[in-house]
Amino acid sequence: MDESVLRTIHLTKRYGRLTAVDDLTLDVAAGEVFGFLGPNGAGKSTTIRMILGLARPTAGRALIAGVDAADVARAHRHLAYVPADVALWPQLTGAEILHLLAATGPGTDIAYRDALVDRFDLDPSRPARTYSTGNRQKIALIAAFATRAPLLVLDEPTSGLDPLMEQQFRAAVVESRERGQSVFLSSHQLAEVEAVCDRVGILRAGRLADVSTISDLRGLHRSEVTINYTGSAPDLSMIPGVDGVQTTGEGRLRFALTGPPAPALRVLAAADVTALAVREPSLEEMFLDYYGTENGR
Ligand SMILES: Nc1ncnc2c1ncn2[C@@H]1O[C@H](COP(=O)(O)OP(=O)(O)OP(=O)(O)O)[C@@H](O)[C@H]1O
Repeated sequence: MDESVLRTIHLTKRYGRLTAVDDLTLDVAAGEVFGFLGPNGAGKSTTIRMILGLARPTAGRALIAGVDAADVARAHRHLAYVPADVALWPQLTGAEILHLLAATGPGTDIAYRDALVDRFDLDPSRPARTYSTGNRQKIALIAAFATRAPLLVLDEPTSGLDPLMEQQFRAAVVESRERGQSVFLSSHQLAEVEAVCDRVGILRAGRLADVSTISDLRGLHRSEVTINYTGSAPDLSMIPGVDGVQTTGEGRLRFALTGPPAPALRVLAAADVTALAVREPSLEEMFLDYYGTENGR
């Protein structure tokens, strides 16, 4: 029996001369939560479309629980999908849609689904045309989490959810993992990915730049510090944890800081600093900074 719930093997998609996904090989094990990241245009959606059998690979293939993704009827018995932009049948109520999705999907735990309706604070009696973006997303998430499909494919699933619902989402991901389901999650939110993913892969220009564990990822963490000063510039050149010092204007400089800030703060304390700003880079910036500075494509 194949241990991988999702496997892509040299998966490639070309549109004319553009290679949208280039020789992508990855494995997601049973019970693993895998974060899939990359800048706009990197090829995330194209990859997900091939995993779902919505786009045909130019070369290579994707396997869902050992079934070729191109065999849509069999492959979809093993997966549930939440798109970034959820479209629902406007005349049906939330409850009717949940019933329909349970009847057509890969098998649903009805009691757990009803518990999720409460936890996500959804009113299922309303017609879907009255639902906000966030409520439509909740319906799709509840339907997916309540399946017993071995693979959940979630494409930017929390963009419309408020912070309380984001917590419910994270709890549901943890419960899925505890049941042994795998989650393939495309996300732009550092906190979300750090909270729920076991491993993270980043795609750049269609290629997998790297796959890291979350603890490796934390090791990449660096803050960008900008200071304004009067008088002579603080000398940060030999300070541990300080990197890439740049003068960005008259009496203004910027540097990257990794690890404990105390050595840098001691130097700054001795200078006449008039303003200080610390910016946390996004997860993608961190990766791109680490793996090279070109754009995604
Ligand atoms: N049907 C298509 N025909 C031609 N080019 C396409 C097609 N679909 C996608 N592309 C191109 O393939 C590349 C990858 O696009 P894709 O939508 O997969 O990126 P993405 O990582 O999902 O980006 P985003 O985060 O913006 O959604 C882009 O350059 C895009 O323009």
